[in-house]
Amino acid sequence: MTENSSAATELAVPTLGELLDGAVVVSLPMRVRFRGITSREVLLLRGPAGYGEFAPFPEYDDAESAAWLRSAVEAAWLGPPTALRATVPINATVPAVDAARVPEILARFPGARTAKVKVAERGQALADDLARVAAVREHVEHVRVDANGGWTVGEATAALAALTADGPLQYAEQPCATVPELVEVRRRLAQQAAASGGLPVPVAADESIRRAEDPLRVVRAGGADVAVVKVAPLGGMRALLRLADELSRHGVPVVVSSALDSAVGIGAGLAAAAALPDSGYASGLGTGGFFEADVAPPRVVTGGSLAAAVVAPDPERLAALRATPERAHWWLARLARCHELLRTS
Ligand SMILES: O=C(O)CCC(=O)C1=CC=C[C@@H](O)[C@@H]1C(=O)O
Ligand SMILES: [Mg+2]
Repeated sequence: MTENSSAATELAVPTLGELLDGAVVVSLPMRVRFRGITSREVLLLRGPAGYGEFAPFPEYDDAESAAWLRSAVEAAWLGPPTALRATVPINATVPAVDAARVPEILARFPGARTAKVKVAERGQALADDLARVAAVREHVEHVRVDANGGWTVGEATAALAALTADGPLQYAEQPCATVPELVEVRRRLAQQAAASGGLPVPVAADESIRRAEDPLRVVRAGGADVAVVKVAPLGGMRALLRLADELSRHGVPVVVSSALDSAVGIGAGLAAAAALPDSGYASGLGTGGFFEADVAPPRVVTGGSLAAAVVAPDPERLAALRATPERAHWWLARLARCHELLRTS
């Protein structure tokens, strides 16, 4: 284990009073619907090493959310691990928008050579995905898709055959919901590729890692070629680095991505990505542009990369973005419950 990945295990859990001192809840309006939401609520913590972000999605239970709190505490009480790189290449993220909106979305990621396109959106048809991916291919060299587990095994193999008719896919992220389905999709894709003499579409796991009790299970089972890893759900930057270490022993590269984080959480993602050698895959950390307003000035994408720097929120922005008292109360109660779980675990 490296020095970078061992320190978090020694981090003591602060008291609830320490967490509450400087805690602020904000609601960030979004430019485009993503993950079914149009505003993103985030609780920020302030500690001796900086700021941390506690923002498990509202439907996550306390046990799952406690990992997000561990991550926020690490950022604010311990700070980032040692960086190996100053900048991190990012991918453009294309929500399940109409194909006509693709150029406008891609324009927010200047210089990005990779795009991740959302597919299998509920209420849409494969034709919508085909049109969106075709529109992206006109502008970007490497294209990946993310189905968020929305396909059955049969739908996944059929959709991926159609989506690769006019060009390759870098990978298909979480084509199906469960680990056995991912294993089966990989098997069928390999079979189809062998029959046609081509290469199978690689499969990436996201939810099967982010929401799993054992994030390595999907890889041990043979369900993933690539691992999408996110700082907060994994319990912090150093936990992510530890997992990346184990995954590399299985020959599986990681793609550090955002959990629709504010500028503070993106800072932790960038720090984790910068503490890893370049895997050759762009990171999914360019989602700051989805917000109409953020807690710090927007990061600038230059040549398809972001500087790997953490930021402090701007007090005026925090004041302007404050959540309603009712929502703040809900978040602070959740913080207290998750703190109790961390303290007693
Ligand atoms: O990976 C990216 O390009 C951006 C991050 C991203 O797509 C996501 C962030 C947060 C929640 C998820 O639904 C979504 C994902 O599934 O990867
Ligand atoms: Mg995903």
